[in-house]
Amino acid sequence: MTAIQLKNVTRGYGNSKVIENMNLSIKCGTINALVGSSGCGKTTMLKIVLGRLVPDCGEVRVFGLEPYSSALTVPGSIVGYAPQEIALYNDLTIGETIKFFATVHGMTKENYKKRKKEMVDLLELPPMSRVVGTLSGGQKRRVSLACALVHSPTLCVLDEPTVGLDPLLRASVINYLKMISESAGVTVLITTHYIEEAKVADNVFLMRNGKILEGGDPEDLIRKYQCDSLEDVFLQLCKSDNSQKNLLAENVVGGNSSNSKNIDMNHSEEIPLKNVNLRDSISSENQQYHNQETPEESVISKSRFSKILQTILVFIFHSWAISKRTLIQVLRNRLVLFMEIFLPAIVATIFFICIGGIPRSLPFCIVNHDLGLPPGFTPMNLGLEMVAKLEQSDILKIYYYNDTSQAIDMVKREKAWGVLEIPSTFTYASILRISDVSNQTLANQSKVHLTMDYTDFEVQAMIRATLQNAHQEVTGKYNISTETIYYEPAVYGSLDNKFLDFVAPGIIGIFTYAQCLCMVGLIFVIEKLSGSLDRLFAYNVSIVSIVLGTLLSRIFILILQACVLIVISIYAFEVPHNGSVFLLFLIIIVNGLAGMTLGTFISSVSNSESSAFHLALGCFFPTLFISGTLWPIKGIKFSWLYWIPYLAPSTYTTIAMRNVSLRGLPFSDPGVYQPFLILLAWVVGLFILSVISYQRRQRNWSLKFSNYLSKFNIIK
Ligand SMILES: Nc1ncnc2c1ncn2[C@@H]1O[C@H](COP(=O)(O)OP(=O)(O)OP(=O)(O)O)[C@@H](O)[C@H]1O
Repeated sequence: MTAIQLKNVTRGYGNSKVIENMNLSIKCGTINALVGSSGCGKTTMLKIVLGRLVPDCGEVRVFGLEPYSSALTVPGSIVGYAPQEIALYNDLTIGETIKFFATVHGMTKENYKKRKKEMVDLLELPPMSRVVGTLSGGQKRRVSLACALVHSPTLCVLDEPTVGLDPLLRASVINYLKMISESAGVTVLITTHYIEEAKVADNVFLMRNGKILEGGDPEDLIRKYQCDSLEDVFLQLCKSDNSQKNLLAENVVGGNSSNSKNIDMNHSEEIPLKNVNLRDSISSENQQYHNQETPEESVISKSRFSKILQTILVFIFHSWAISKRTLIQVLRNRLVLFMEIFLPAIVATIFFICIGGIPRSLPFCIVNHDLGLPPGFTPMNLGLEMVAKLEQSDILKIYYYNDTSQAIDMVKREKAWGVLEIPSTFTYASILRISDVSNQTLANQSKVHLTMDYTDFEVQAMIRATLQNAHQEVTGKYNISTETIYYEPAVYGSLDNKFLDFVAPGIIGIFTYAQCLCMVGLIFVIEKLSGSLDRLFAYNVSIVSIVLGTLLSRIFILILQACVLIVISIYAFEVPHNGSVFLLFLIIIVNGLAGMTLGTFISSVSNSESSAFHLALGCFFPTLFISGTLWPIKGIKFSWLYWIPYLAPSTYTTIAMRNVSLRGLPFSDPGVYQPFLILLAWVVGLFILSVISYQRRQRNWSLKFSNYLSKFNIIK
């Protein structure tokens, strides 16, 4: 019975072909070793068998079925996959790691315990309580193997499983694989650099430059090529391959390409690609095991469950396992957990302390020439009164000068922000204006003169407001008021609203959004690059359950984050909040979810941590500036760009939070429920996009997209 069959399979990355026209047939219950130099395409071939890579052309059958065509073959619990990378979770203990994979495969408690003991004995695993991150390379490799074998798979696909193992352990792993292939009919496909190790395999496939030069029983090959060892056979085949290539090249150069003969020495036994019954190919013991253990099979055997129900159950089961695992990871690292919960609140605290406060003791010069009212009138000097008012303000630190040019010199030397010159006629002209408002000369004589350094917008606005207030208070006292607007009670907010009140709601949202975006993006990129995702995909754990499981566990942190943030901002820093605190909490949660799903999407299109980092930054900073958080949207320079902010989820967070916090609107108000629902739609949309992007990656679309971006040095 054929376990794996490849027919004319070709696969490349970008423009370079890695596997070329490969034909291969592997029988059930055999050990097969792919041997070849580094970069010859062994891992690529394994990924094709597992359905992780789709061939550019040719056909792949595993137990007679195309990968992903059925829950009974690959990917699924039928496979035991150990990727070349260690692909483990550094924060988990060995016990938790093996248990996680046992849970993914739906193993019963008893069977898990039995198999775990077998794995400990076989692989001489360190104590189960050891944290994976603290293990040596060889120990990690052994744990990785235990994870691949714990569920007694029918097809073991092991990418360089013996790297880093001592010779004794290597021999015992190979013996174990031999034992399970003989006694339980397990098919084993391994890649190895150790050519001697391949000798114990039933079949060895000697690979070079994406082609199988020769394949078959090692002893038969040694005999066939009349060599002393398999290594010599390989050398001979490589030389022959080289001379074939040279001949071909000469023929091409000599314009004799039509005579070039086919140098493919592939194992091209023609076997019809028909579907075979998987159950026939699995030994009875294994079949029994799988009936007990895999969620897919156990549900199928109970025919009362429909296929949809089965999929949902497996999905829930996987999501739960992943959620549990992620939560353990989160709780294990106390410092990271602390930072995750408190970071947005810490950043908010720093923000509230440093931003929006009223500046104090700004150096300011006054040149008061006011002579007051002439003799004969009631003694009065408005200039002195105004200076006294300014003295009372914390904002200014006043320096007195008699000479205006000396005072201005202070501003030029950056020792003061401005100079207020009060003319000698200030009081007299101001009083006379009460009865002669239209007199232009009196108007000019009653004006104070301000000379300033206007470079700091906030400072100059603050000084002007302080002067204005002092002027109005003094003149208002004598009914010389220049106020023309009567301020009725506010509809929303108050005249005292400060810059901080305007930015605070959006800022609270932005911090959570950024933290969730970066953290989840990083988690997924690390899992992707470490091969952990590949391992899960090989077991048919869908990306939907992986993303959902991860998000579910992270909601726990998000809730704590939101609570701390609300307490800090509303109760500690008294940021104005006139609406429902629960509504604010809900908006922060959905906003955090938007960050998480965007992080997931970014991870799906990133091929390295640095590309994910740059994409995350590239999403965050524009969002900060365009979302209307720091500046009104209508303040954007070009009115034809007003629609841009509405492309960012954070804009809706800011709108909704401002409407709840500053205006105190309820959920039923369109100003709250509309942005809230749009934010929710963003979460769902980004979730779907991430899932599609990860699935497309299997078809290598996003890789092409990344390659395209890297061409323009956008990502490396
Ligand atoms: N994602 C990828 N994008 C571009 N090129 C890739 C990618 N993965 C592998 N390659 C290239 O394909 C070729 C074959 O890689 P593969 O990992 O299959 O080799 P291998 O035989 O398993 O090597 P090793 O024994 O070192 O693991 C290599 O040249 C590698 O650089």
